[in-house]
Amino acid sequence: MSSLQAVQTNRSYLVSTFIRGSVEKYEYLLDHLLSENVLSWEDYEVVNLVGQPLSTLVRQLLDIVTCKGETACRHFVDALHKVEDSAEEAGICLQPPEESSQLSQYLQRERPRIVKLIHNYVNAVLQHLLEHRYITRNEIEQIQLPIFTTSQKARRLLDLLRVKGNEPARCLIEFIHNLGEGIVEQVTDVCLAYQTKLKTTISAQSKFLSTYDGSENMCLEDIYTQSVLEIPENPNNSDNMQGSPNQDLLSIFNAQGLINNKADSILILGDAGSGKSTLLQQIQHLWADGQALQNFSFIFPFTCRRLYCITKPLSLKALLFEQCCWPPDQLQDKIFQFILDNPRKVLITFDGFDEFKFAFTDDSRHCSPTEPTGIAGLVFNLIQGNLMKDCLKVVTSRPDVVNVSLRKYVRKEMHLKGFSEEGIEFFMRKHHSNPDTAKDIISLVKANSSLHGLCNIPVFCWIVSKCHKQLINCGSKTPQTMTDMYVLTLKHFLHHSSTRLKVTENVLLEKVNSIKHLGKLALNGLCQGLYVFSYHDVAKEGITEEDLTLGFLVLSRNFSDEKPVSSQYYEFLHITFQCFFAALYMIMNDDVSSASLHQLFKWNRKPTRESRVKISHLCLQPILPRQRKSFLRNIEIRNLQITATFVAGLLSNALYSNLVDSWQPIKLSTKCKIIKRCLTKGIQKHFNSIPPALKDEKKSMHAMPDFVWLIKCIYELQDMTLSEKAVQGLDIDHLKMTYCGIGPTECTALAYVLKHLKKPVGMQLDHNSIGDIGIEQLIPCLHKCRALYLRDNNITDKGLCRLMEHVLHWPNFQKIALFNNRLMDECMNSVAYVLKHKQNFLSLR
Ligand SMILES: Nc1ncnc2c1ncn2[C@@H]1O[C@H](COP(=O)(O)OP(=O)(O)OP(=O)(O)O)[C@@H](O)[C@H]1O
Repeated sequence: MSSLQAVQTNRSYLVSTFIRGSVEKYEYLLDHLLSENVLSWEDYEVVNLVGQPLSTLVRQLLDIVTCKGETACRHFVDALHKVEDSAEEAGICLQPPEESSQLSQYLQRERPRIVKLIHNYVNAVLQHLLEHRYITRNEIEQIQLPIFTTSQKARRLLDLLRVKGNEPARCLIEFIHNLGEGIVEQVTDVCLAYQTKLKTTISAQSKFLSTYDGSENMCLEDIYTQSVLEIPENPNNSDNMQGSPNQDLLSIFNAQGLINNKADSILILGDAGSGKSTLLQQIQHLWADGQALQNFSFIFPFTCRRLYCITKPLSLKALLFEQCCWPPDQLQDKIFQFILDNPRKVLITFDGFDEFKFAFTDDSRHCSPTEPTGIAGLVFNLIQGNLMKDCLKVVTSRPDVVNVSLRKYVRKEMHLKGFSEEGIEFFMRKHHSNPDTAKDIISLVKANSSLHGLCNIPVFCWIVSKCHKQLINCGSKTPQTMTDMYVLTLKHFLHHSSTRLKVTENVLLEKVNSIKHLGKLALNGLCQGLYVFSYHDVAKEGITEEDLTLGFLVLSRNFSDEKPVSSQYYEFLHITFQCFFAALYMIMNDDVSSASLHQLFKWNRKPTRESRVKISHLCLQPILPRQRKSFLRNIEIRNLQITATFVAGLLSNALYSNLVDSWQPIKLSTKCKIIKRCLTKGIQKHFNSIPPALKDEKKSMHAMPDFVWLIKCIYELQDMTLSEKAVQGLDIDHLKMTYCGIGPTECTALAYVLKHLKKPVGMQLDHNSIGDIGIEQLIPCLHKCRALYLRDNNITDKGLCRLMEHVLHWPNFQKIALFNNRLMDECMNSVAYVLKHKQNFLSLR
């Protein structure tokens, strides 16, 4: 029987089969007939008329095909088989003709496949064509009418492109190609709508930095400055034994420096204020604005400060949707399934792991994405990859909370080291639209060595930039210490909050009550591991509206959203400000006992990670003086150290008299004595731990990071006699300070103290982040050096040339080691000059 006869004899069967079947099947048949040129476009319009019953359309189709004769009927029968053959795959690999004049025809020829390929991505295709101006918004609206199914939308798009010619066809073919190559995201339209919502949410959240909220309207985009990001030296690194400085933000995601390619968690470590949160914010911003990282379909950002407060058990699904962005109820399952099926397309970020005060453990396994469990278990299993294996997680933290068990799951580790010299200038120029102001601040910073050292830490750079007017007015008395800077900021904020006050008036006295209220809240919070305060807690501590307007307590972006005032949560502008206010409170209040001060400087304490406080129970107890000693034991070690550094700094000569004038605390001089004694004792304890030298070996001391912290406290005190006394008992030949987290700020303090060393030593400073600015800071003490080891310190030609200028004048200086820095040819002349002219120089490595 011929095909024509077959179609004619089976006409009623065919009609009833199609009527019982779906419209989709019928339209898919039409796609095949169009692609085989069985139907012309005029025919197609007749058999695809919107609003006609399917039975009528099928009959008209059969009439047309049979009228066209045997060949048409044969194609028709073939097409019927193809429609029935559900196994037919819409392979994503298209092979378009090279001749561009045939691309439009090619779309028609491949119509059935293309419809299948794009029907889940119509939104994305339309956006792509819109961006390339091949389609208008009006046309998109017509295609996107809600009466059409996704396949019908795809067909309507192809119908439209047919009349638009070959270039739009090329654009579509390119899109499909990129889809196949993974260059554009394979996100279905259901997920695309959710992605858009998530992007909008994240874009709004990441637009402003918390330190700029309220007072300034400065977008992250306008101020973001690239920080120094390093891959540390690690013998387990596949390709990077030596470490690698100055990585750009996107390098976080590349394969360089992998420690364990089976793990999914990338660890970014940095000190307080080094810019960890800002870095994550920038990642989120770039993604949400479509500027980078588009290989991720979804980014789920979490702050550990917020996660730590979740007390009820929750599932992975609830974590992602409830805590980040809620999808429409009916689509939840589909979207979640997409997330589970495509873990590589998802990025999860955990900011501030140090604030997630559960000690990391891999004891309990939780693999079910839908079963609820405690927040610690959920986060730990995500990091281990028991949940969402292959999904990248970026975890930021201050350095010392990372334990050995966690390290097993680290894919890559990077260290954030603050701003480079160029970074500081770049930041100042971005912060100040007036180029003259920026220039003045840059000159001021460059002219003041300690200020320059401090500015390497972004949060200090922000302070300098913000308080530049005061700084410029300081004249020769520019701030030397970190505490000076915070006092300057305090005065700046106090002056700005009150238009009544003249710059000359004693603003500290005027606002003494506000400072007390904030200080009490800050200290209470630190003692209980609290960084977020409910409106009631704030009110309970006696904080008034006026205190709030000072701007140190800001609405917590993690908790507040658009809630009424009584449900708002507050946090300090930055954790360092909380520490600063706690220190102020300890200094200005006479009820703070000597025992508490001893506790503050007890330098060999182990970090504590217990004492969990839930946000729901966030109720600050007034701390009685006699309790405070034990309360201080609960302060997170890093915060305790920062607070102690401020306490020492507030007792420096310059600030001491200022505080006495303003607040007249009776016990200040006693406190000062106690602190000086604590510091000298602490240093001596370090010295006492030095083992006696072995026969024929040099006597050597290996300093721990706490030693550097004590030195920093001594520097903050700005007491030359104390610093002399601190090292007078140090009888060693070699001082080893490797891996002590020494940056430019620490270099300033080291130089202040070590210049009093009695005899020349070998100073080993390998594996820190000294950089060119740090070299500058160290110069005042380097004449005490016999040998200087600076391996792996991110030093460039500029820094080394500066050092070499001085070396000739230091009679004791004989050796230097410089492996693994960023040295090129430019420093060679200076080095050669030293080698030629310094007769007693022994070794250059
Ligand atoms: N890359 C940057 N560009 C511009 N400003 C920055 C940058 N990094 C940090 N800052 C400034 O420093 C402030 C503190 O930075 P951030 O909160 O990111 O530090 P952090 O390392 O997360 O600190 P902590 O560990 O204490 O939470 C920011 O609010 C911003 O003002």
